[in-house]
Amino acid sequence: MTTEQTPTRIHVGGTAGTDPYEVLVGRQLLGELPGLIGDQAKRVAVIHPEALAETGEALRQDLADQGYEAVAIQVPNAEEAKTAEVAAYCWKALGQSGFTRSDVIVGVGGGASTDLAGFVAATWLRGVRWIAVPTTVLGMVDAAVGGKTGINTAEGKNLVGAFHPPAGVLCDLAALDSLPVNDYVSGLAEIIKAGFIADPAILELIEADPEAARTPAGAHTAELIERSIRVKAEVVSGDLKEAGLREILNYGHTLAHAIEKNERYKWRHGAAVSVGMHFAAELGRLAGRLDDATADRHRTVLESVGLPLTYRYDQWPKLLETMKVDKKSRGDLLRFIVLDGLGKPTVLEGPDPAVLLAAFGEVGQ
Ligand SMILES: NC(=O)c1ccc[n+]([C@@H]2O[C@H](COP(=O)([O-])OP(=O)(O)OC[C@H]3O[C@@H](n4cnc5c(N)ncnc54)[C@H](O)[C@@H]3O)[C@@H](O)[C@H]2O)c1
Ligand SMILES: O=C(O)C(=O)C[C@@H](O)[C@H](O)[C@H](O)COP(=O)(O)O
Ligand SMILES: [Zn+2]
Repeated sequence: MTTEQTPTRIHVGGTAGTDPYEVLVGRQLLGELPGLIGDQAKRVAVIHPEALAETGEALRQDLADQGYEAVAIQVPNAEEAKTAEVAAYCWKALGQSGFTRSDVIVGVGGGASTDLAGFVAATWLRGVRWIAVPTTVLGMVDAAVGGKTGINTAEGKNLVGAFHPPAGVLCDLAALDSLPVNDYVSGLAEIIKAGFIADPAILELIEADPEAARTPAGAHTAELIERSIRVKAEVVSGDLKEAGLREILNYGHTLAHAIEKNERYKWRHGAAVSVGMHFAAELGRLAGRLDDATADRHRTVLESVGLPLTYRYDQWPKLLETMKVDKKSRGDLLRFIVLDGLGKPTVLEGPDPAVLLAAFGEVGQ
């Protein structure tokens, strides 16, 4: 467990020819940055969202004081950063500062910012090193770990991207103090996901005091974050490129991504994942895989922290069309992650359309 002085270090194995790296969880971790940047780099680009303008500039100044040619690249907040136009803006800034293959990108911010920064790193000169400094719960427990980088298109969520793991991830828990409560709670959806697919102790910690789980001052904040990172680290260490096992991290995401597209990316990802997990639980139940108690537990735990469970019923035809191009689909075959029981994720292939509709009937309003 992390203390004020000693950060927790979680190892992520290198697979598919990539290097291993560590996720650090603690406080005042920025002293770790130069070691991660390494002595080959002359230039560092700090990509940060508008909301973190001061942090981005302070980091740039700090790196400049240490002798790097440091530039800050400010991008829009949230999903507005995950576009081809914003990626092109970043490429332009890198080109204008003479960024070479030995230089390093630091992505600071929530999952949207680090997804974009990682994508820019993956594509610039066909790949430069990058470091993730997640500043949201969701970024720390999920987005910054595992090397999935990307942007959205009008046709769907994360449709353009690359697997490009960071050289390191620095989770400074102090960053969470300024996070609006809705964004904090949105991140709990991915923590709860980790609980259902792999680590039920997470659910017990939240159920013991859901109000405390909603704030960074909660007694179990560090433990919830670290447990979730360990779930993600273990999965991606075995299957970086989602050949199989990694698909379990997509629990709830088939419907979630369709909702996000339907809302033109104005919904927070975690809120959509919450509705998506409720749907996946009902699908698992109706497909005869999941017991009633575990399916019902989805509703109670998600609702207890203030996450949404429902979505507009009349949108089903559009959502179904979007789900057909989910990355887990193969040809015309729709594939969902469901649970065979608590902590037992599995793939449900080509469910009966009537069962899908019935599951959505439990979610739609
Ligand atoms: N790559 C992956 O494996 C992976 C995993 C999960 C989610 N994601 C992606 O992550 C994104 C969602 O990330 P998110 O929930 O962190 O949202 P976000 O990145 O949109 O951040 C939410 C808002 O909080 C602001 N913000 C960030 N840190 C702050 C802080 N410390 N104080 C105040 N404001 C702050 C942001 O600028 C933004 O306006 C989605 O695009 C999702 O697809 C990626
Ligand atoms: O890391 C993964 O793999 C995940 O599926 C984690 C998800 O929480 C995350 O939202 C991811 O970006 C979804 O990936 P996608 O491939 O379905 O776009
Ligand atoms: Zn997600």
